[in-house]
Amino acid sequence: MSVLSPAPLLSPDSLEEALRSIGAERYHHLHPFHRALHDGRLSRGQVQAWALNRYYYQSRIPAKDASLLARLPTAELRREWRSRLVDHDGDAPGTGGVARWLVLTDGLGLDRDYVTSLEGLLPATRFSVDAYVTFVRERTVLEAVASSLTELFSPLIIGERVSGMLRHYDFVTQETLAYFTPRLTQAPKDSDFALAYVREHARTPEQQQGALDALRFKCSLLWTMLDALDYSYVSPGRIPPGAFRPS
Ligand SMILES: O=C(O)c1cc(C(=O)O)c2c(n1)C(=O)C(=O)c1cc(C(=O)O)[nH]c1-2
Repeated sequence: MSVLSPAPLLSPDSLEEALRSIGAERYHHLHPFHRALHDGRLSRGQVQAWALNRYYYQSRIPAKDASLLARLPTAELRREWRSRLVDHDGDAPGTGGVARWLVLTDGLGLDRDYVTSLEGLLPATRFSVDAYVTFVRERTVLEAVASSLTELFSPLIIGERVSGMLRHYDFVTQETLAYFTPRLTQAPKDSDFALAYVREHARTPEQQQGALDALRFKCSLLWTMLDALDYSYVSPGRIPPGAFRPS
């Protein structure tokens, strides 16, 4: 939006269209590292680096959802949002999305204690994920909910990823990628709710721009994480000190 002309008030349908076009232009399905991952152009060590770094994202998602849950004003909203905590943390040890992500890192041959120690993370992964948790904690509830709307676009990329990785990598199995199967139903349920919330609660031009900016912010941080993987693991000799080194 130009700084010279004030933003117009959009209808809920136009707002949704603007949100969807941000995803079409900026979501991480377009990133060269994802294209390489899904097309089978990465080595096992590069796939390990992706899974190890992405573990930090997965592990902080419940923390960001818990901070948002605490600020939601009604039982109805909190009931809806708390299902995300169960999806990620499970309701018993060894269940939930974070535990399933560790099945993926196990399947790729990474040591679990090393993954969960976070010692091998890229600096940019840490900063990006922490920026997401801080954003959700500090911005309005509307902006926080809007920042989760990248999930509108994740089923598409998950479908491409699972079929591409199974086809191209002999070190990847259906069991290793089991993390993604429940996401295909969880993500649409979560993003339908978040989208309905944003359509209803973004009632002024400023609130609508805040929601659009929150989604742009989220696309940027997902993009940054892949930039860092691309820079560090695709060109030789660029792994930062202390970060994971494929053997
Ligand atoms: O595989 C992916 O590309 C992808 C993307 C995203 C996303 O768009 O943020 C999420 C996930 N996966 C995911 O598994 C997940 O649990 C998740 C939670 C959230 C969120 O912002 O609350 N995004 C995502």
